[in-house]
Amino acid sequence: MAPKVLISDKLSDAAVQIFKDRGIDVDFQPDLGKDKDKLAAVIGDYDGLAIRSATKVTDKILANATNLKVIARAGIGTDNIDKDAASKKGVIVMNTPFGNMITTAEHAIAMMFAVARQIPEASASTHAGKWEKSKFMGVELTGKTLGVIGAGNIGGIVCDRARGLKMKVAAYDPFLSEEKAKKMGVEKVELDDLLARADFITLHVPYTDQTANILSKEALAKTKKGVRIINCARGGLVDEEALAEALKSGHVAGAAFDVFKEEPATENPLFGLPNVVCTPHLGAATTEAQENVALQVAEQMSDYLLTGAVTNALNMPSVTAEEAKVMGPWITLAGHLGAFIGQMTDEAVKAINILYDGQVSEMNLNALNCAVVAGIMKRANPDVNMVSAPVVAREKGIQISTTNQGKSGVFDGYVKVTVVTEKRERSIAGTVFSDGKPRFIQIKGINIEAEVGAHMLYTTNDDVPGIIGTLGQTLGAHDVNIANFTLGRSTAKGEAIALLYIDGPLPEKALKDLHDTGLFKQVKELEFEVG
Ligand SMILES: NC(=O)c1ccc[n+]([C@@H]2O[C@H](COP(=O)([O-])OP(=O)(O)OC[C@H]3O[C@@H](n4cnc5c(N)ncnc54)[C@H](O)[C@@H]3O)[C@@H](O)[C@H]2O)c1
Ligand SMILES: O=C(O)[C@H](O)COP(=O)(O)O
Repeated sequence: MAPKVLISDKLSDAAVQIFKDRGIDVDFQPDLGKDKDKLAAVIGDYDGLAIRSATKVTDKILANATNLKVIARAGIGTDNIDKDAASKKGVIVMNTPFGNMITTAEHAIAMMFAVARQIPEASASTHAGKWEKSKFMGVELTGKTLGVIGAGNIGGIVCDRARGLKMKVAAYDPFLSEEKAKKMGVEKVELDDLLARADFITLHVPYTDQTANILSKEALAKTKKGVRIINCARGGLVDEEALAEALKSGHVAGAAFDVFKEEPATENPLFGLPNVVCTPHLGAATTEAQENVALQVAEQMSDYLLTGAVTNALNMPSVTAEEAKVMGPWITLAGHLGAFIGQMTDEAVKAINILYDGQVSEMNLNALNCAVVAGIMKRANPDVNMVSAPVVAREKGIQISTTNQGKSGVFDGYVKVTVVTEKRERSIAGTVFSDGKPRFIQIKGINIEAEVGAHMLYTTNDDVPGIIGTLGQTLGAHDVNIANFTLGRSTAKGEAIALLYIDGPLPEKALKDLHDTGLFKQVKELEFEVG
């Protein structure tokens, strides 16, 4: 059945066409996102949800999203998505980090000009036939200092355009290196320095715990008298009440805001104040940007739903379509290795160590790690997948470490997983043969070569005669057919293992009969998700 996608915000028609062309069922309901009850009622039908900023994807919506695999934001900010809840549920969250960056940077520059020359008020006055030529005295931008808070994709473009306007640019961004700042032709400064020196301040940071209220009452008090402040990033970065006071007192000469603490904003402390320019979250509102983000979202979602390729995800490592093809069998193997150990382990896991050898060590290890961890966690929580597994592991305090090494043995590459618990360490290794099928190649240091089946039986015993006969006879007596029988032993330890691929589940009585022979140290039925 074709995957089903819901578009619950206003998105260019181009997205709808792409979904159709790629064979995806698409429901375009651009106003649904504003009605959270209706959205919650229908979300269970969909594999994908495409949104902008109007749809709020809360934990309540996610609780009903029983089939949802991907949420894609046609734009940059994902603060309208409960990403923790999505990750825990195993839903990938994607955005389109580059599609509207130029457009938004241009809006910030336009807002800076508008507030420097009071263009909106002058325009309204002229429309009213007042011709107030002496009322609207402005300031030049040339030679002025622009303080940029957040010099990422949009902030970086703003810096570039401001330099073109012959402004001096000072940037505050703890994650900006001196080298990059030099290349951009901007001065990297501390926040207090920026506040003290800037004639214009523009914000381009995401809304996080660290950036919330970054221009607080105290920070505003440190700004230069006559400063003008532009916010085209996110509401809540600036204390709107304190800014309104600073505007009224004349300390701040003007403000240009595209984003507000409460949106849609129908009331705000800044509304109605002189020399405050406001737009209704129009930063990304150009035909070019909307076309870009719509196309990207539809392609990214279709790729993921149809091929497993992951692009621009915030809670999952990227995997290209090519990688998805090459890595597919290795991801399956990684899941099986995890599932084997997960089913063998009854006590709390403390650490997971994963060794990548040979060809596989050059692949996208993040994605493989997620598959191993998901395989292990599934035993305790069947809903865990590659997206949610690392979150669940982190919550449980499980340490995950990886080692990669060049080809060291007879296989072109292999993966070995070791799980450490309070009581013991357990390990299993596997590889992918040239037929694209995963094989288990080592269990607790004992070499074997076992195909993976949906139903398997694992036994350990002293290395003595009679085991194969007992296994064959007991399973035969319970009408269980053996598809594949693999043995291995450690002569040093006098220990042997058997891994049997059987045609169906093992009756409880068969397990009991095997136990009752007294020949086996361990008898464990295992299940694997095989395609
Ligand atoms: N108004 C609009 O319509 C509109 C459109 C697009 C994007 N946005 C918003 O613009 C903002 C920036 O987007 P972007 O694409 O440039 O993001 P980005 O991730 O490329 O850049 C953000 C920058 O902020 C920096 N940063 C993070 N924490 C910081 C902190 N505590 N102090 C200082 N700097 C910090 C990061 O190092 C990064 O360089 C986002 O909030 C986004 O949602 C708004
Ligand atoms: O983060 C973004 O991309 C902007 O805030 C744009 O939001 P919008 O797509 O809802 O206009």
